[in-house]
Amino acid sequence: MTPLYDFRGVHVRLGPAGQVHALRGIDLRVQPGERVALVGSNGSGKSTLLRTLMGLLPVGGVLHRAPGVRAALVFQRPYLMRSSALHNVAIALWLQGQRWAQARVLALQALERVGLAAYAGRNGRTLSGGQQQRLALARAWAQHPNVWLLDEPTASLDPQARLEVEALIRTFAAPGASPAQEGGGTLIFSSHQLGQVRRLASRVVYLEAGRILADLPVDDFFDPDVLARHSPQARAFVLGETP
Ligand SMILES: Nc1ncnc2c1ncn2[C@@H]1O[C@H](COP(=O)(O)OP(=O)(O)OP(=O)(O)O)[C@@H](O)[C@H]1O
Repeated sequence: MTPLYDFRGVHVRLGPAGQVHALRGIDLRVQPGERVALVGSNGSGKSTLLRTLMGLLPVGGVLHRAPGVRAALVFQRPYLMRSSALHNVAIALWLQGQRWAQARVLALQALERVGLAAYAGRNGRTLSGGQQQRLALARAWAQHPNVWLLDEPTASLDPQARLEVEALIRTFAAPGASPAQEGGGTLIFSSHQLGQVRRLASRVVYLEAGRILADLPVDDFFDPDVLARHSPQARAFVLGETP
């Protein structure tokens, strides 16, 4: 199978003078249908890797992206305009060339999809954190991505809202969830919640200081003996994080 992403020795430098070496030689292949969790401590490079996958940063190294990739990136605190939930979705579609009337119809469908139809007229910025995250997911879903790049999608949500958003993410990433997905959606997300990683991921990539130190199927990642053989640092991270 042709990978969606094939990164070899990818480097990213950030800051005005490129003084922050945020990614240091990333080798990563992602196949269609995978559900990849990016884990690691603050500043390890997870967000930078997601932005690199989205094509938002200048990079060094070899970076192949399959021609059919339609990626959507959703941030932890999504940017919402000070206008209705419906407008927040419709404008994104209009900017992509949809006629306004059609954009509004599709936006309403997307809000229905995430359970926010009743809030279509509400100012997006006055919605709760969980509702705002669902609105951001609706805006992305309306554009029919086949790759979901999610940066700590439930970081600031209470347990109930977190589970609701997780359920949505699961259905979005499922095979055939959108017309653009064909074989199945692909999910790449960062998270500090290891329970969520277990629930959503099929594979876990552990980053430290801009490097990948472990890249394992989820069951192996959470097996202390297997993980210790691959990366003592990753094992220490998991033990430190487990309540
Ligand atoms: N715009 C920027 N300019 C300079 N340095 C940056 C910029 N954005 C991030 N960095 C630095 O790049 C490194 C990687 O940051 P990144 O946000 O990718 O980490 P992260 O793993 O997502 O962290 P967190 O878990 O806190 O979200 C850090 O040292 C960070 O301080």
